[in-house]
Amino acid sequence: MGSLLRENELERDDAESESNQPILYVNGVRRVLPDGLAHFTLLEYLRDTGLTGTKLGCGEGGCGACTVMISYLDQNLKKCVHLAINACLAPLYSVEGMHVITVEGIGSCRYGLHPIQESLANSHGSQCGFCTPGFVMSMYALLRSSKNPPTEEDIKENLAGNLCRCTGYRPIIDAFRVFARTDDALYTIQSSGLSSSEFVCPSTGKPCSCGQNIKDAVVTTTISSCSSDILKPISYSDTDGAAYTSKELIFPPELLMRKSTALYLTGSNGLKWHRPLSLQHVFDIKTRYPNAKLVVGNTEVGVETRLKNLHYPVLVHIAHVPELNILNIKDEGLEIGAAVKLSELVKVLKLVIDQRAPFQTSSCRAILEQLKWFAGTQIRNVASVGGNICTASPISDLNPLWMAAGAKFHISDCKGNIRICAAEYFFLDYRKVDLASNEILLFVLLPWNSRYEFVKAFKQAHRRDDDIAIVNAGMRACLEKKDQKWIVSDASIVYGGVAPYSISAIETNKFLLGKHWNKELYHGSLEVLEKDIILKDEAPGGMVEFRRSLILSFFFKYFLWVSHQMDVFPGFNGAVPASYLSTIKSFHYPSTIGRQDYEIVRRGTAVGAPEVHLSSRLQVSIA
Ligand SMILES: NC(=O)c1ccc[n+]([C@@H]2O[C@H](COP(=O)([O-])OP(=O)(O)OC[C@H]3O[C@@H](n4cnc5c(N)ncnc54)[C@H](O)[C@@H]3O)[C@@H](O)[C@H]2O)c1
Ligand code: HPA
Repeated sequence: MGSLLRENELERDDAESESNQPILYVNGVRRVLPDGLAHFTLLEYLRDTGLTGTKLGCGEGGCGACTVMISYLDQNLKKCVHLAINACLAPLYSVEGMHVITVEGIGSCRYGLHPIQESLANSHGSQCGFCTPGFVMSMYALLRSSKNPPTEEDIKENLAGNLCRCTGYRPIIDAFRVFARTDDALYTIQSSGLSSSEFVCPSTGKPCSCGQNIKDAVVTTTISSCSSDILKPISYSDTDGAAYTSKELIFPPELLMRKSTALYLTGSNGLKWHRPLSLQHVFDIKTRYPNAKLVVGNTEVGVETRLKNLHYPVLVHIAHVPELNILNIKDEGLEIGAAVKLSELVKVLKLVIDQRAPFQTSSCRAILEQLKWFAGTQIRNVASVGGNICTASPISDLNPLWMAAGAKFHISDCKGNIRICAAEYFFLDYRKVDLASNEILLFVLLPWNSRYEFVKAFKQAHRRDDDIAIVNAGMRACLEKKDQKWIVSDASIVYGGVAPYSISAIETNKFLLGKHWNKELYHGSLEVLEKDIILKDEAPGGMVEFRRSLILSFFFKYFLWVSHQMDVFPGFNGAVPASYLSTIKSFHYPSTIGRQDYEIVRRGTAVGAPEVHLSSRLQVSIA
């Protein structure tokens, strides 16, 4: 039987909480969490209790086979949130007081499949079945957390953290497309903006002759492929996505009523797990255990302990500390609490971008763009702003941007003394930051931009989605008009993936100051940059020639992008030739449609025919 243990010295909550036991709901069933399992991940717990639909794949949040949905009452938003997470990295006690839904909880062969499962099975969307529950649960969490049907792009973006190595993505996307708000306009002649003689091929997204013989007949009908003789819906799933209803497992009323309490639990090897609910409590624990490890999403600490054999005897889960979850819109900028999750950051960035003058949010837009390519949804749903900063990974996607954008880190010691460190000076060496053992990061202040200030992010990885950068960068330049010329009044060019930590191109920044923004500036900057950021031939990470060229080509793109932004202002003479514009376009996934044509030559009853295989219904539900 589990119990909520307390250390006498740290006791602070009222007597009411004493009666609380640590609990968890799994698929609608209440479970008491025993003490002694602080070393357990949620995945280990689920599988030990017989829920083996959730799989262990990579064990580091990269493949999505372990995806489950958690629901909890967000104290800030005062509403219930539903999030897909990687159970392989989630410490068991991090989901105390939450509802966990696994693939077994949404439908079964015996009692009926969920429409997501039904659609995936019918679309030939599973082969070996290993990754299948993860895909199902990512899609399920998306639908449960969307007020309106998601777009196809939302669906694809949402699946970035799920890998499939045998079925292929086409049937999976076909299966899920039925739940999307599809853009019929893309496939119609009238609304394409092209003349009626031009037809947009749904396969390539370009004008094409494949629609010639249907263009008179089709106005709003969707077509399936270049083979214009067949008019079919795009999806090959017969499941009616519109019939998706809200007959779902409800959020347990007990969890709505329950008051969250601080936790102290233990695990094997002397492990202590603390869940403080106030900043003062965090300071108390840190004072008592100066080497205590703070944890939010555990997406770095989890990898260190599980795959690199590091042992942290005292873990302090600070995800629910209100003071570390602030999101304040201030006159000088946006204050972002260190424990704010990246998916929350996305929401607030979208909000301020909508609300404020566009020039003020150049940094916000750059961070938002970079977050799109930062890991998968499951990681972004738990990984925190502070966790990413303090990990100080050499390929951190955000640290070059905080530095370039002039962010200020607010840091507190355990006595409550606060100091401010500019992001630019925070990163000292490989995974070493300017933070004493009695200090923690409280929040980040991201300043608004001034009128002619331009911030942009860059990232090159092996694949766009869910991959670590080979080289990334954050760049900012501020221009002002002097004597009819646009002159650089401030600049910050920062790179990741080129040194043991994110570094500023200090000489390039100096060179840019006071220069006229024109081609000479560009050529001069490249010469300085080449000597400023030096990658030795034997630099760790390899691909040295490629990385060197990325350093320069990112600056090339930045130069063109700023020039293009400036083109609307009077007196700017550096218009970017139209043929260069593709260089600076943001990437968006095109709407893709796949089609497979089979020659059906039946041999016997099933061979040769595209029958749904017999295991598919089991694979999508595992029950
Ligand atoms: N596993 C993956 O697939 C993946 C992908 C992208 C990013 N990441 C990791 O995501 C992490 C983001 O956050 P997370 O919440 O999961 O990290 P986390 O909980 O694993 O903590 C990471 C580090 O940050 C420290 N830390 C966290 N908050 C702090 C604070 N307020 N003050 C001082 N130190 C603090 C922790 O002690 C720890 O050393 C990044 O560190 C990044 O490396 C992982
Ligand atoms: N982005 C992606 N993957 C990572 C990061 C990051 O910033 N840090 C550690 N792994």
